[in-house]
Amino acid sequence: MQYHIYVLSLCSFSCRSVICADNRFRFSWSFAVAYLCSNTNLLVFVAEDKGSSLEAFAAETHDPSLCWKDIEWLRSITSLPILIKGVLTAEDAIKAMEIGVAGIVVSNHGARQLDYSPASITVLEQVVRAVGGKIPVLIDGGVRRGTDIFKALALGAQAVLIGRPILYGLAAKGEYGVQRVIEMLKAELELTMALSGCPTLKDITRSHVRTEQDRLNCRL
Ligand SMILES: Cc1cc2nc3c(=O)[nH]c(=O)nc-3n(C[C@H](O)[C@H](O)[C@H](O)COP(=O)(O)O)c2cc1C
Repeated sequence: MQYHIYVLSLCSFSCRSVICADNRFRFSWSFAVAYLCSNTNLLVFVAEDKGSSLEAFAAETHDPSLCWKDIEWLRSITSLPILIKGVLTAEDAIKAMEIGVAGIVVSNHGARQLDYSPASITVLEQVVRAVGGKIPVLIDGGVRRGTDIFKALALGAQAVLIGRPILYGLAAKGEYGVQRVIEMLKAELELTMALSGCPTLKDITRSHVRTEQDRLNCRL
């Protein structure tokens, strides 16, 4: 039996049991299907459905007064570990640690929010260095092959998260497609490890990869 962690988006409508149990948006299952088909459908539906509190919730989610203190509050109401996602700088990583998060996810949210934000792999190392092994650092964004996972681990990530490849597998072949994507990535990682002389994950070290910065340093 293999276990995989599914990270549900705050605005996700895909997990029926969770949504139905909570149903803060007060929508029917067909509404959820409409969302999965197209964003435009969602907007049309919201405009028509006076009963939905989606807009209010979205406004709350993007509250400009949100700040680090809110993470402290979140910590005060739960004993669950809190991981903060979207960290791209050493400064934010240090702040997150000071506030007491259990882990960091280096991410630019799939490069969908802000043009010219750095690719997460390019800032991973500075975040790892700032964290200094005190809490786990995970990464997502652009992981498409086993070699990408290998690079992330070599640069100090504890694990990677996968976004769109899973969705593509799901769209192509449903549950089997998702399973295949995970199997393929795992097989590619194992092959990369074998060809790099790494029998275990612990054997993957910083010296196995060369970054742009390394190349520049060579020229100095
Ligand atoms: C359709 C879609 C919706 C997303 N919604 C959110 C979101 O609500 N919150 C969030 O933090 N990230 C969101 N993301 C970003 C993912 O959580 C994740 O960071 C990203 O997809 C990982 O990169 P990858 O798709 O290249 O693997 C979304 C990504 C996609 C493709």
